[in-house]
Amino acid sequence: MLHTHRVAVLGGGSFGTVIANLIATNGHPVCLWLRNEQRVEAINRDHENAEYLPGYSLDPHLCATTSLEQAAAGIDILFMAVPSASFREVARAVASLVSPGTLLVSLTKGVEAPGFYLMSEILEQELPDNPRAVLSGPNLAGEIAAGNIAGAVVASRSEEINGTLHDLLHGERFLVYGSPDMYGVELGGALKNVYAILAGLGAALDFGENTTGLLLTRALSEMSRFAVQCGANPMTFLGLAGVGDLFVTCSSPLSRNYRIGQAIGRGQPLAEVLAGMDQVAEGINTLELLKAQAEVRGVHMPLVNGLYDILHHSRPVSDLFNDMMSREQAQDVEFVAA
Ligand SMILES: NC(=O)C1=CN([C@@H]2O[C@H](COP(=O)(O)OP(=O)(O)OC[C@H]3O[C@@H](n4cnc5c(N)ncnc54)[C@H](O)[C@@H]3O)[C@@H](O)[C@H]2O)C=CC1
Ligand SMILES: O=C(CO)COP(=O)(O)O
Repeated sequence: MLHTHRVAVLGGGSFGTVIANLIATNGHPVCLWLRNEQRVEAINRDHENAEYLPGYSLDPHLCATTSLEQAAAGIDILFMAVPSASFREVARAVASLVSPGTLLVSLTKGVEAPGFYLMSEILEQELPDNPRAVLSGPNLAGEIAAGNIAGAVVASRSEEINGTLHDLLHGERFLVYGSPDMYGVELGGALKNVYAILAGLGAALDFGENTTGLLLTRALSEMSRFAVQCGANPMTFLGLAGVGDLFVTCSSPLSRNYRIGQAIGRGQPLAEVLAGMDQVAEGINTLELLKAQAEVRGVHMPLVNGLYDILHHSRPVSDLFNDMMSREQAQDVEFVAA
């Protein structure tokens, strides 16, 4: 190991815990911040976050605390792993506790309303002097905890930062790639949650593999069309944060967004499904914001509009396919080099 970093991870849910543990396993001292006193005691005593990841052993380099001051003291890298709805509040609370050199990394895959801000933009607004990066990709926390090999992409405007994060996180079972397109990587992670709901719905309704293939490909097209409008590079969507994460969350019941879609496909009302969730699923909120933002920006997103109508206006699922072809740009691949 070249250099030992001091790291804090804010948010002790499933993903914050897994990322904190990967870093600790690589030999860096990590402080995991969460609000629940009993859970902190249990993590420090049993080296397990039994609420979220039962049976997953945590490295002794990882300690937990409820004190934000203690978590932030003397760190050079800070990861944010709280849901998007709490992101600004937590960023604001930690802003006066970190030095301007501390690297901030968002793990959160969501969008803030109003303003359609991504998490890196919130970091820029709340801690303007600090360097920023994001991590995204096909990273179901439960699978990483089970020891399955996974890959992620770290994105920032600096190759040096990407290299630092690579060295911090990379291991035999966690492969880390880099990208300069922070905004595109972040958008990929946030937008795919919406299509995971649609895929879960399709699975419950036995759409079949051809239909699933169609929807996944059109989802990718729609995502990148939107992202290009926001200034991202469409090629980023061929990478781990695009195709990789879309494929995973659109095929696995381990994805909470996919499970929401499955439940709705089986006839459960949306409000009842949401009331039964004890973990965050960002897609429902993102769907609403994305639909509004696509209208403002004039981006054609038939899957987003169709899913919104199915969930909120009880429209029949068959309408989705009619809408896809009624006004669709008929081009299969839109961003082909001339
Ligand atoms: N679980 C997964 O497989 C992955 C999740 N993500 C993303 O990571 C983010 C966090 O997700 P998870 O860890 O899975 O969620 P989770 O539901 O497992 O945990 C979220 C944690 O944040 C805490 N929290 C909520 N509001 C807070 C606040 N105001 N202050 C402090 N803590 C607060 C909750 O108590 C909970 O412990 C989400 O944006 C998600 O999309 C990204 C990749 C994989
Ligand atoms: O982003 C994820 C995997 O990459 C997790 O997806 P869910 O939030 O739908 O569980």
